[in-house]
Amino acid sequence: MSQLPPIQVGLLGIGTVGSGVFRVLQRNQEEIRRRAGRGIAITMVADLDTERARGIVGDAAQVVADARAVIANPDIDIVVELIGGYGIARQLVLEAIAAGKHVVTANKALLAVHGTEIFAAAQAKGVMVAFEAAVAGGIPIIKALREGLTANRIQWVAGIINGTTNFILSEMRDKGLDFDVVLKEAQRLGYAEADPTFDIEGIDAAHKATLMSALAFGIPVQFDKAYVEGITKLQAADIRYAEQLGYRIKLLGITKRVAGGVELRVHPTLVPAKRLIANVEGAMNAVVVQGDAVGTTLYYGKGAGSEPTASAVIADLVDVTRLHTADPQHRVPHLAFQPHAMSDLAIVPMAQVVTGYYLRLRVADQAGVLAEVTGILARAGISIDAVLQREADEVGGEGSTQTDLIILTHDTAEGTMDAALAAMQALPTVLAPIVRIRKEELA
Ligand SMILES: NC(=O)c1ccc[n+]([C@@H]2O[C@H](COP(=O)([O-])OP(=O)(O)OC[C@H]3O[C@@H](n4cnc5c(N)ncnc54)[C@H](O)[C@@H]3O)[C@@H](O)[C@H]2O)c1
Ligand SMILES: N[C@@H](CCO)C(=O)O
Ligand code: NA
Repeated sequence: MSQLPPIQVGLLGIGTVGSGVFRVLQRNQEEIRRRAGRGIAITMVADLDTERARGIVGDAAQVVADARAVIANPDIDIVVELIGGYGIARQLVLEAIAAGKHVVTANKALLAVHGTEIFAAAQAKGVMVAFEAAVAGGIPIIKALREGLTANRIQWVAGIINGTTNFILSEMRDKGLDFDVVLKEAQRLGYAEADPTFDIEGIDAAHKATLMSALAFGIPVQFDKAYVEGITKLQAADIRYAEQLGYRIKLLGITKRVAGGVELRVHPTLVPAKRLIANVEGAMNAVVVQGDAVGTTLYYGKGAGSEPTASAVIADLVDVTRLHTADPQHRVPHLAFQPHAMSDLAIVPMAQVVTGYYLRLRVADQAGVLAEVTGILARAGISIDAVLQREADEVGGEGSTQTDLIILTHDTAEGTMDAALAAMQALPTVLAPIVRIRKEELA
């Protein structure tokens, strides 16, 4: 074992994740030292709430309110950013890089939106920016995409990458709990983002999918091109009908190589109930990666929470410690592909995205309606996989004059489906906005 003194780390923000990092690093310090080749010591912590920070670190590290004091400390080699958001966090990360510090962050929002600027700055300065905790928390999915799967031409990546929404969908389905009640519980457990609309509107998942698209296909991070749809408009009836058809509804982040470029999208998705990923419950995350050589691989585990996320942050600290003295040219590239070898594959517009569909139409319970609807689909060249019609009584009570028509379609382009949906919506016998949920077989 080398006689190098511990590498010194400065922590910016010691909330849910930061406190986990501090705790796990203390608890497992000997094990971690044996792996890293030298000790890793948090010697300075910045948090606006210095009293709470001191309560966590005691005498083990210097606590300050001003994050810039950490960046200015010449003894610190690695800065860990665990504040969150793209405001002050962006400035601090860029300042840390400019000061020659390596950066470890869990901040997917920051990297998905400002990654191009941050990785270029790090490249120019010869420092590392590591972000395993930013996607699927404790699951080593960044490592898998960046290192474990480098032999492959990756075809697609699809994942449950937001614990809060998966927790909400699971609890609503299993316990019949209300959306708001479950969201509050996810916040209490420390899963939710500071602004939980990032979770429920699919934005957090889109940040993570954006990072995975860059790593899988060697393209720049392009969050602004992602299609984003959350779970707030999902209705309990659709979760139930999907089950009856052999599917589960999951909020998936999907990025896929297609003829015209790369798909990048987040939306509620029907997945066959028999797939492993369809059975991922609660706050758990899972990511499926399809590579041409390896086939399908699945990564499963805790995507949020204090210590699971800390596990990923500390793994990055070990990597950075090991590579700190290596020639920058021989380090693992930030986004898996060498910076001069990035691709300009375009993110394709949603109109060109091809998926199956689940449609639910609230219709008048009278003869000929089904024929009208299927006629529109047939004329658009959309082929039907399954049709389910609920009894009027089940939908509107005894004597109801309305019924639900549920249709599963085979693969069709979104633009074609949009036009057919508009035509169906215009029928006088269609009584409410049509529900449309995309479907992926993930085979
Ligand atoms: N909580 C999770 O499960 C989880 C999982 C993966 C990634 N993340 C990401 O990790 C980051 C941190 O999340 P968290 O849940 O620990 O947040 P948190 O709100 O619990 O902690 C943030 C901490 O930063 C401090 N802070 C705020 N502004 C500061 C400033 N200007 N200077 C110094 N300290 C400041 C706050 O006082 C707080 O202690 C975010 O980017 C989040 O998206 C969180
Ligand atoms: N809010 C995120 C935290 C982990 O990134 C989630 O619920 O998955
Ligand atoms: Na991870």
